[in-house]
Amino acid sequence: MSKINLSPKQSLIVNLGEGSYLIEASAGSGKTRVLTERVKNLLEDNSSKILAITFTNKASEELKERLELDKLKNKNVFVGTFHSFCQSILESRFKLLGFQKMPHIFEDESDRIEIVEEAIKSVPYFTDIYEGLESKDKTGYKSKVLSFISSVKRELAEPEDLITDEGEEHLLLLYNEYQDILKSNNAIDFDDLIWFVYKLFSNNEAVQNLYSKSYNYIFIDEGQDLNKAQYYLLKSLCGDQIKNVMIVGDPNQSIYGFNGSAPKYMQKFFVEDFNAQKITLDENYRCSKQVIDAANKLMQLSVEAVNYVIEGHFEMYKASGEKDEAKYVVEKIDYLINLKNIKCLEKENYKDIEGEIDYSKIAILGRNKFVFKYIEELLQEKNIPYYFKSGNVGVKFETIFMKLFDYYFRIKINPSDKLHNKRLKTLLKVNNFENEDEISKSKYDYFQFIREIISVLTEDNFKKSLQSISDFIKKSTTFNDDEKAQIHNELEEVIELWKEYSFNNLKPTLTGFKNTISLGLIKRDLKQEGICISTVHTMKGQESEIVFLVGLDDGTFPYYLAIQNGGEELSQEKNNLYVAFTRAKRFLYVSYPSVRMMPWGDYKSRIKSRFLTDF
Ligand SMILES: Nc1ncnc2c1ncn2[C@@H]1O[C@H](COP(=O)(O)OP(=O)(O)OP(=O)(O)O)[C@@H](O)[C@H]1O
Repeated sequence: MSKINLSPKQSLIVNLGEGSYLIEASAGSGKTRVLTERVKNLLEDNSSKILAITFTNKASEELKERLELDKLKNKNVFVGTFHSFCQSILESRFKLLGFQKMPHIFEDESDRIEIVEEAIKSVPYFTDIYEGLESKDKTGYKSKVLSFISSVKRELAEPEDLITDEGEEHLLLLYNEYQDILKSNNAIDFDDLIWFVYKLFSNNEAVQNLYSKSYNYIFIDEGQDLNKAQYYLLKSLCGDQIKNVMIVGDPNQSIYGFNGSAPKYMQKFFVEDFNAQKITLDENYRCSKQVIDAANKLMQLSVEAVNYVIEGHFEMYKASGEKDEAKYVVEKIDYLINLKNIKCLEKENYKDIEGEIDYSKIAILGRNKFVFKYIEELLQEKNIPYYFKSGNVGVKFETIFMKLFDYYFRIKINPSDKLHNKRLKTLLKVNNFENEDEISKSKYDYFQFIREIISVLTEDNFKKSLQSISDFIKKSTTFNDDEKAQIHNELEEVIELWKEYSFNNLKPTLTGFKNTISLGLIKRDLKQEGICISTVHTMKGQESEIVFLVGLDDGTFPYYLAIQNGGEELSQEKNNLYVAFTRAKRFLYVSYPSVRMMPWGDYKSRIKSRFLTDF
């Protein structure tokens, strides 16, 4: 195992004795690195049983890689997200929670929306009110119901307790309907995963005991992102048995308040409940001096620029408009790429950037995805390669063929899934998709072929069956070449995912495969070449040599609603900007347009983000 040079403060943390610790540290201070090294050390002792929880699949993949799990003799370690940890428990304990079969995860927001619509329609009184609403208000109403349902689960609350305004009692009824519909589909949503396992631990001492005996060390990365359900899940898992818990986090990077996350769970609750010792790590190993200075100025911090800190560059640009901002970014990119292996950038003493500057070392970040419109157009015009970074999502199919495949596959492995059953009928425009006569009249008569293949699909013939679909597509005269290529790519993706899933699971099952995809736990590494374009939320925990941070006009960053609501919401926007700044290792270019085109076509003048007034 390769050893790295840790700073004295870092190595102190890595070598701490038994007990619970809160490592509160700033961005780029090596929190994840310290956590990894400590886990590595502990694993050298065969009696260590470790649970390491991260917040994103990407972070757990990175942790697994850094731990070189495949080379370890001691395999008593589970690295994953809260959701994957809970899924693994649910897979063997679902009966204790009242399910006859392992429930399926309805991962897509559109699934949740459809269930809410069904819940509304199940009560004639609501249906009348709902149907009378304008389309925009219907969307708003559904979001309100969904957010209420999520809050109940994330806050571990009784639904009644969350009714604050008079006249909101209808939410209780819709909550119950929503849960009943999910259950009748033998399905759960993301929030349920944590909620059910928390309930399992709280109500079943024997199971709680079994799991708390399975680990003697627990680690949580990005602890500022804990919400109530996650924190209490941790607490109930530990019970009286697990005393060695380390949480690493940075309160200034708390940006998921809208999901119920808050730094108080690590800073206050954890410290009190676990009698945890707090250790601060105020160094930065990621960023150049200029980036650290800018981040310190933004947050009024005094993070140390450690001795060997690299040189870099910070620059801010006021563009005349969005097109000018795009031009600025793309011209700068051209300039940097042409410098190639730079020895200096404007100043003589800038060191060489590690290796040659190429597109893969550049990221363009923004508060939301709408700020990239003109930049994307210009990148396309100039043939500059780029890709959009995707978050924690499962696989989405675009072709009708694969949508039909997906729906029917879900129904086959979960016959209770009425939601996708309905979607399948709607897509096929039939009443009964098992009726051959109806299918042959359907526009998509190739569904008959999909049905035959899926009817006999098993874990043993999965790959072969999918390959036979591929052959069918190749020979088919129904599709043009572009459609064939697209279906082929989507099929290949499923085959690759299956290969990975069945390689990693001793007893692969079709249900396990589907749920693993839903959680985004397996994902084919699509070729991501060129410049990375991402929202700040998706880029959290990651870094890039050169960062362009665009759309820093007030109203866009901070977002206008946060300005209206103020308070915690606005301070989370500032944290988000801090996260954005500290993703840059070397060069950080910040820009904003003085004029922005509104969606309805007129132009509005903009001023620089309120967070940048001192810059
Ligand atoms: N002692 C060290 N020597 C050299 N590089 C280090 C050291 N510690 C950390 N790094 C590097 O600094 C960068 C930041 O480390 P890491 O991702 O662990 O920080 P973090 O505190 O988790 O960051 P953030 O919270 O901002 O995502 C990484 O590139 C890491 O390899």
